[in-house]
Amino acid sequence: MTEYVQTGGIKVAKELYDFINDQAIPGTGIEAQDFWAKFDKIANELAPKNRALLAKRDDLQAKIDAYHTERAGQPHNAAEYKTFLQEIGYLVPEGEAFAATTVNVEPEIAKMAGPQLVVPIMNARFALNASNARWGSLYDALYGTKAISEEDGATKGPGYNQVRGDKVIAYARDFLNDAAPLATGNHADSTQYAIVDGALQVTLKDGTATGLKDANKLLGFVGDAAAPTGILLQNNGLRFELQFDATSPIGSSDATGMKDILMESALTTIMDCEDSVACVDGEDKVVAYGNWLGLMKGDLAVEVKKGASSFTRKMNPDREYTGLDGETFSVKGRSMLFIRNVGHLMTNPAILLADGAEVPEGIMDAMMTVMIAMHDLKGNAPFQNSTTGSVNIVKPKMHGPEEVAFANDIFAAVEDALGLPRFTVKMGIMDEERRTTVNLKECIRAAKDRVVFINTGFLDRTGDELHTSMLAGPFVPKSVMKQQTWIGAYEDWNVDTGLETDLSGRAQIGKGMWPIPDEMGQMMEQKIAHPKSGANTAWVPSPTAATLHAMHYHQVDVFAVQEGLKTRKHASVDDILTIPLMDDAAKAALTAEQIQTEVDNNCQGLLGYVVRWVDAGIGCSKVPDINNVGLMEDRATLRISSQHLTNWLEHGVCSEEQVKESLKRMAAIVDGQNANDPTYIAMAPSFDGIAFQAASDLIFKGKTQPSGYTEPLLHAYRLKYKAQ
Ligand SMILES: CC(=O)SCCNC(=O)CCNC(=O)[C@H](O)C(C)(C)COP(=O)(O)OP(=O)(O)OC[C@H]1O[C@@H](n2cnc3c(N)ncnc32)[C@H](O)[C@@H]1OP(=O)(O)O
Ligand SMILES: O=CC(=O)O
Ligand SMILES: [Mg+2]
Repeated sequence: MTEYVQTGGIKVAKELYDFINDQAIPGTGIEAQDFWAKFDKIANELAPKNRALLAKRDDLQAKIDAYHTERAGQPHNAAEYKTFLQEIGYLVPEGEAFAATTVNVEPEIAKMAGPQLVVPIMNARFALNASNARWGSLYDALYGTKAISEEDGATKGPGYNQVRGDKVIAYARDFLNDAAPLATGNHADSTQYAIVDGALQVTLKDGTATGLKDANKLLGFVGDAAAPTGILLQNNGLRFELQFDATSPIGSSDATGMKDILMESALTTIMDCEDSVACVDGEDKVVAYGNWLGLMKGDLAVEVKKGASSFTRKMNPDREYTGLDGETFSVKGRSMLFIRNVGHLMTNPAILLADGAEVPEGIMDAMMTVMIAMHDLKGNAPFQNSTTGSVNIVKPKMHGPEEVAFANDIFAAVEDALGLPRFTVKMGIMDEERRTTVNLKECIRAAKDRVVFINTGFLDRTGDELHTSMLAGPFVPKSVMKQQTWIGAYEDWNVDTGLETDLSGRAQIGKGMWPIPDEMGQMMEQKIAHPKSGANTAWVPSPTAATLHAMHYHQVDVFAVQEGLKTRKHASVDDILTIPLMDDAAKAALTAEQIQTEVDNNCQGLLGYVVRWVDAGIGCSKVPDINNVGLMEDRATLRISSQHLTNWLEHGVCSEEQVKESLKRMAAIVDGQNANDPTYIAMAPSFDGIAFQAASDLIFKGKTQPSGYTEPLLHAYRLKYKAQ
């Protein structure tokens, strides 16, 4: 049973109350009683509005469901459908042209282009690693992943393989030739790097000395100018450091002593309180807020054990260099941290309002995470996160402009409560719900003084596509969803609308996650499409992926691409509204085997994720699909697999018995995959555990889940598990 403390008109779970009063508030200049009194007022005043917005979602969905039910069996009439969406207020009129006016935006957000890492905030070890992922070893990222093939004897291990090492070095020298070409010759032929008269001098193996084709690419160095241990270069605004140590294992076999290239990698990181965590009550919120506090105070530390050795992981300091004028300067050693609050849907028993209802979790997140970030704003930490006096919040899962305006109101109320200047709190708008996509311009307008990013969260967006049109007909298989008209139009529309509202140079226009963490070779081939499409950032699942994806921003000058795109024809809302259904012929053409494979694949991913969420409180997992490819699974990918199964059941593509049989068969496989975890509770052969029940409900009760979200059931079952 949760023990609550009554303060004013609210009851706060004691562990949260104590954490806020004893750990979070001291040093912010805020007085605890005043903090709770103000929170009491904000939460009790804003909660009814929050509920009304959720009721509007339900009302619109009911109207859309009725529309499709009435027209069952009839051909889809796109023009009539669009008019209907306008009439019910789903698609709102677009106002006149405007430009976003956000000021005090971090340089990493406004002026630079590079990877964005996302990390579950409840995992301190990962969170610290993410903070430090601003800089990453190119040699390690290439050697340790499929970015370089194992062909021709270049296998990974065990031990150091010279053939693979040579491939890594050749790849890195090619990178240097592209990103920092020499006036003459090739970096592969270099024998020495030195700084002479404020310029880079590279000696080649034929004895000639050359320099950079563009001298401005050199920023500084570390150590002796004649024999530096580090040389800092830049390309497209992203930096990288050549590192030398002729006594190191790698440097000793390199003619120049080069041991690595340290790449500026995750310019920004999203500390995630949302899709990637299992955070269901006061106890969990203390873990999430506690890690955020450690990051904002700069004192977060964890003991990391690797094999027989262990070390303390802490936040990295800034990096110091000697400039070309002889003066020292530093560059940021850590990623600029956003915090992703939850959306407007969920409530949390961590705090109970005056009427006994659970607090809307988004309102709680806003107040707590901004107050905690005041340690950064006040300079309480040895390290600075924001250099512009801002708190950068990512706000997910909003449906349309009214909900963005509501988030704007929450942030303004929090600023007032905490005595912060208006627009201290910045907003990243996740474009991941259909009603936000189709009204994106008006959504941006609703936060035009705060917006610092728009991002195509295509995973939730796909889930919302499925749920919104659940009754319209059977959806295409998941595997071909990316080729459908709506999704290409959605991606382009997001960039076009960002450019139209003047986000270039002011805010990030971002693209979604690479959800196959081990397939770095494929990522290197495919994810260059993001900067090429005009996105100045895109999500990666790990620090290594950030280092590799950084290479793409060296290849593409995103701000130049954005300039070019400003004049293209704006993507069309009609295309976005094209529902990705199978027609009768496509449905008939599906073989029994294709259907079974789709069902099995969805069931396996779903079970593999849910069992760890419910039983172990792990909100983001790498789960093998039926082809044994590890996929990043989170609440958004779960939304897709569960809603897809619900849709196929609804339209008779598969049967209830088939899904139940698949769930049982896949549960046994998932049990096998977790066999090495001593704490794991097997689902087979009884199939009566909480996690299995949760997985079944997500599918069989999928039609009635709000917007198809997975959180309500996940939270309920996790709370049940914790109560045992
Ligand atoms: C739809 C959406 O909302 S997408 C956004 C939500 N998704 C995410 O945030 C994905 C975050 N990524 C992750 O959680 C993980 O990378 C997973 C679950 C996908 C894979 O995790 P694992 O199987 O443990 O990864 P793996 O074993 O390959 O690597 C672990 C190492 O990489 C590091 N690592 C992996 N992911 C991250 C990350 N996101 N941030 C920081 N470090 C990370 C770990 O710290 C660990 O290194 P360490 O031993 O030195 O501490
Ligand atoms: O949050 C991201 C998504 O794709 O969903
Ligand atoms: Mg999402």
